[in-house]
Amino acid sequence: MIDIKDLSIVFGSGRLRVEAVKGLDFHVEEGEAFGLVGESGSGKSTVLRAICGLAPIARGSISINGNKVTEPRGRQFYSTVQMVFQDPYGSLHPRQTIDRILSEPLSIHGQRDQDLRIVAALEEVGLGPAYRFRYPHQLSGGQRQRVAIARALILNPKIVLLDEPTSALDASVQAEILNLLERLRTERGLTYILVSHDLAVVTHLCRRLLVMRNGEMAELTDSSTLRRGQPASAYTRELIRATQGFARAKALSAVPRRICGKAADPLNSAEHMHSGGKNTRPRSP
Ligand SMILES: Nc1ncnc2c1ncn2[C@@H]1O[C@H](COP(=O)(O)OP(=O)(O)OP(=O)(O)O)[C@@H](O)[C@H]1O
Repeated sequence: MIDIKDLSIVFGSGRLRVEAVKGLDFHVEEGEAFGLVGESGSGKSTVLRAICGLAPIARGSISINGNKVTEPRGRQFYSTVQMVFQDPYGSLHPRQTIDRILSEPLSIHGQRDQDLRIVAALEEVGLGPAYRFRYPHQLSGGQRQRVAIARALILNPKIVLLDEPTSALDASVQAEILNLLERLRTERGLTYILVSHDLAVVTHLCRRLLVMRNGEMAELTDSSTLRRGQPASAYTRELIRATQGFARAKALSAVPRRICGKAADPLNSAEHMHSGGKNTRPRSP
């Protein structure tokens, strides 16, 4: 479904020139959750941004369903591909209600039945209608990320690009969001590319993954190989040691998947209990 060929991405010029991605090749099958991992600065987020048209492609190509993407990306592209960002505090407009945040993409794409779709989108991510007219600062971090996921899904995209979607969240909330993402992928047949520096998070969601180093592919591998601690490259073995990702992998997989169920009531969820029943992350708009 996604084909990346000989992709190079360059920022700046002269002494400020940075070749963030160098001749990268990979493909992602329809319905697959594919992981991009690597140390900080290895170029993971830049790949996602390039797919969305937010980073300049110096060489190579990106194809979606066999069609090479062109500049600028049009509405058709964004109704197929959506992105969820790392920071649920920064990615939602602080002065807009959740209702406004969710209605905006529908209005831009001229969609009808906005009321019904907003309520359904909130329900799908485990938030009841009571959340609809709140502001982002009135939600917990996990609830905000649920809203960001609802916004990404409200146009019924086929592909969702996830850039560190859980790294700003506490461990128990991370597991809930990962389980929610996994359920949505299965139910909707979505295709994901998940970027994370956390091997525990990537192996929780993805079967195949690409390890990046200095903008290049270090290794194409899979989760079970990593769990067995048998990656081919010394770099990946070092990455496992450095991140100690697999101590946490056990903790994540121990969290019951029921929490993310469709009927889940976040007010009774571990996330809410974790927050002591309050909105623990208020932040002034
Ligand atoms: N807009 C930009 N202008 C100049 N350099 C950039 C820009 N965006 C990214 N870079 C550089 O490109 C390289 C790759 O950055 P990128 O954010 O893709 O790394 P990453 O693997 O996602 O790291 P992290 O996990 O820390 O987010 C880095 O050296 C970074 O400084």
